[in-house]
Amino acid sequence: MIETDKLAAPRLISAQPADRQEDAIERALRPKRLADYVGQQKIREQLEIFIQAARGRAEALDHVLLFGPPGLGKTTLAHIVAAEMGVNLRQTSGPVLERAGDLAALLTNLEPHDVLFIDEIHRLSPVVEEILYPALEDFQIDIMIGEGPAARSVKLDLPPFTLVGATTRAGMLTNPLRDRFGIVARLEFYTAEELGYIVGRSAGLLNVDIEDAGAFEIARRARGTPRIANRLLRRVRDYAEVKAGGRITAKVADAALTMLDVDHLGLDLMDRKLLGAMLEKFGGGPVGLDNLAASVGESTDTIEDVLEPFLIQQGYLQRTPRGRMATPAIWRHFGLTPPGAAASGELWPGSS
Ligand SMILES: Nc1ncnc2c1ncn2[C@@H]1O[C@H](COP(=O)(O)OP(=O)(O)OP(=O)(O)O)[C@@H](O)[C@H]1O
Ligand SMILES: [Mg+2]
Repeated sequence: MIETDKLAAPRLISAQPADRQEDAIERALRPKRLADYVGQQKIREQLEIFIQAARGRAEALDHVLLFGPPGLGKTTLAHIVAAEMGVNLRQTSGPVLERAGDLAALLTNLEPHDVLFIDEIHRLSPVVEEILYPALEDFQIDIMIGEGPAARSVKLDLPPFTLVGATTRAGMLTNPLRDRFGIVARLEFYTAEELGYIVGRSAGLLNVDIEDAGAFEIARRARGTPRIANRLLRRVRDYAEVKAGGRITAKVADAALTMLDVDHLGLDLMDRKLLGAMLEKFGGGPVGLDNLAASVGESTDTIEDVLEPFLIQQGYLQRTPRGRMATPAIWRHFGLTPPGAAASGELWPGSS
């Protein structure tokens, strides 16, 4: 009943960037200023105030931690922070910084008030993290000069700077690191309205002929994620050009997305495979993460970081102490009757 045999192609609605070409397109579509950044209203309001205050005092902005699922706009926001502060942004990532010296070199080359952006900050090695603590707190680092018995440690002063850290996994940050961020912002999935606006804006930049209803159809099937919305827009544009004279209406968008196997809830083959396994092999759960991962041939990381957050936020899947469980909504989406629903009328066994 649930098709899972077409999974060889790269996942259309993966929240990760697909390749370098997509990377380039993303950069072109990336809003440059806070005023162009759609959604995330709370974060935007807070940053606006903190940035204005820091600028008023001619100080570096406090360190900022951005966390949330892939494709929601963390990198975009880091660049915007630098632009609004009127400073340079240096970019690196946790896994790239292997040795203490790598980070020291970056830090000592910063100009006052610059933004250092560390992506995947939960993957910093412990030695690098050690260097970072005094740098964040006192704008100082200890470096070793010389080797062997002649080696000595020297304290270096750094210019005041702002660290912007991004992670999909706030839970994997060590406490001492997390405590050093003055501003902590959790990015939320976007509403269909917000994504509709983003699709419309991107269509304008890409010169795509689209009706509001067409933009909305793409938006509501984009898993609450701007990266996916922009990707679906480009695929639907292809379809419209070949099959519909280039204009994206709601009908054209629906036909294109159906052809691309993105269903009305925005679930793709991978989601359906995961949920299908839960329902068919595990009777809706509870099932442990490891079991579930093995049964669909995915890593537990992919399930936790990429697939689950949206499914949980939408109320299709629950994390319980005994494991993952499918909700009645998703049984019905697959045209099945949730166990016990008819008999007891209980919303969900064990949900209380
Ligand atoms: N608030 C927004 N308004 C408009 N477009 C956005 C917004 N947020 C993100 N985008 C678009 O989505 C794309 C992906 O965003 P971004 O690269 O910042 O995500 P990310 O959170 O850094 O993802 P990852 O976790 O994979 O690094 C961007 O190219 C941008 O075009
Ligand atoms: Mg990013």
